[in-house]
Amino acid sequence: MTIIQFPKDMKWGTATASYQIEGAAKEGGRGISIWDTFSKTPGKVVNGDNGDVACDSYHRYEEDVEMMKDLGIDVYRFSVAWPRIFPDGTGKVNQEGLDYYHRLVDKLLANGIEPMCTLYHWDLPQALQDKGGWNNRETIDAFVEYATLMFNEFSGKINKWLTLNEPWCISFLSNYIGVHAPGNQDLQLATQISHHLLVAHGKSVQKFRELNIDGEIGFAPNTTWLEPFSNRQEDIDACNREIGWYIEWFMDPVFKGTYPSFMVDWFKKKGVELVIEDGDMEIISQPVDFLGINYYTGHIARYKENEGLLDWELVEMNYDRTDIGWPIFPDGLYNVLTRIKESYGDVPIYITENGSCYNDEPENGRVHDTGRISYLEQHLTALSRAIASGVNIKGYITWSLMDNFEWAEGYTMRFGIVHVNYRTLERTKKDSFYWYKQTIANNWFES
Ligand SMILES: CCOCCOc1ccc(-c2cn(C[C@@H]3NC[C@@H](O)[C@H]3O)nn2)cc1
Repeated sequence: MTIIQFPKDMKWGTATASYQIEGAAKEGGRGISIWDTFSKTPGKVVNGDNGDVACDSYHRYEEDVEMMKDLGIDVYRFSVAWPRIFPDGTGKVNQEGLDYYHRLVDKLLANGIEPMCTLYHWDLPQALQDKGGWNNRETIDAFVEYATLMFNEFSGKINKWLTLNEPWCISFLSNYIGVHAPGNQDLQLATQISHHLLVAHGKSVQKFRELNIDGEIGFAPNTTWLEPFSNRQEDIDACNREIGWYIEWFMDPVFKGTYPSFMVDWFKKKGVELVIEDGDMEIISQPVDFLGINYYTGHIARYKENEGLLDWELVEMNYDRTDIGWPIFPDGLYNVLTRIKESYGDVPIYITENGSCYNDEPENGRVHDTGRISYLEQHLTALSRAIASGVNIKGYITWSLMDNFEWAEGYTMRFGIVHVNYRTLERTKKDSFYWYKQTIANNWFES
């Protein structure tokens, strides 16, 4: 057996997001979001599930924080529902919305848990979508108005901020692939949206600095890894295009002030003309204090001419998979992190999402999610390798604290270390909860 030990200042946490756990969709003055609209559009979400009730954390947040206290975490990553603060996206502020997040943050602080706030985790006010959403540059200004209000309101209580969660999902998954809200399928639109998102990120970081807010700010791109099937250059290049779509497309502008030319050229071949206004790249490349990295899975792939957007195909190998079908690929986490260090230097990194889908149900009051424990062991081992290789890892935040609304999969896919009975809303700590609790207490685990 091997002891996997972590640095003494390692921070441990759990993550959730507003639309996925809060419920109370028509309470507390909340406005409509694009996910309310999308989830109620027939065929978009499995079983027609939606976030009207979810885990009812809007009402049960105290119980949830008490579970986190028992878990012994240092940091809780949650997101704020923009439509709770600005029901119409801009203009009139909803005090009941602010009051809810004050109650949550005060409960966290009273229990010695640091709040890490994601400003945008996909629940755009529908009122803004009705005016073009992220394709309309006015939404950038609306986001800065919302961020400014939150910075001023919670300065001194919240010291870790993330502007955007997974801009690749917000832009390409939601506006090119189209499986998430608002469900467009237009590469030009999606690519322009990815640019507007980065401008919104940069402008809100600029505002954070101007207001001289105490604390740190970053953003949380999602990543993936494709291992070339062979050492043929065409396979290597194909994998680098997919990885570049997730990593360099979003991180080069922030850390280098330019888009990666190999991706710009590829998108140009696909007919994309990115409209960049004077000053945009300077705004985008505002220095951040830390980087959030979300990683779930990787694949083996090879070049295939005219296949999909980036000319590659999966090579199905007999790897183990989680219940959502994603391969268990821990080396991908190591490869992503070392690639980021090589490209962008010593930027402090929190793993802001890593976790697995296992749909085990309670038996006699216990949930024996052995698969999730194995996934955590493998990925924390990969993380310890990255740390040993000099990657500046500040913390690990697992997705998710509890089972919740998994977007287009609805409630059929469970990512929590706490089981949720969606009929009774009863929470049941899974075996992985107790494993993670012990790992946090020790700051090591035996693999
Ligand atoms: C039909 C073609 O499909 C192409 C890929 O489709 C997807 C779908 C989903 C994801 C996905 C889901 N998650 C987990 C979430 N991260 C944020 C948090 O809210 C979690 O719920 N990460 N990535 C990626 C790709």
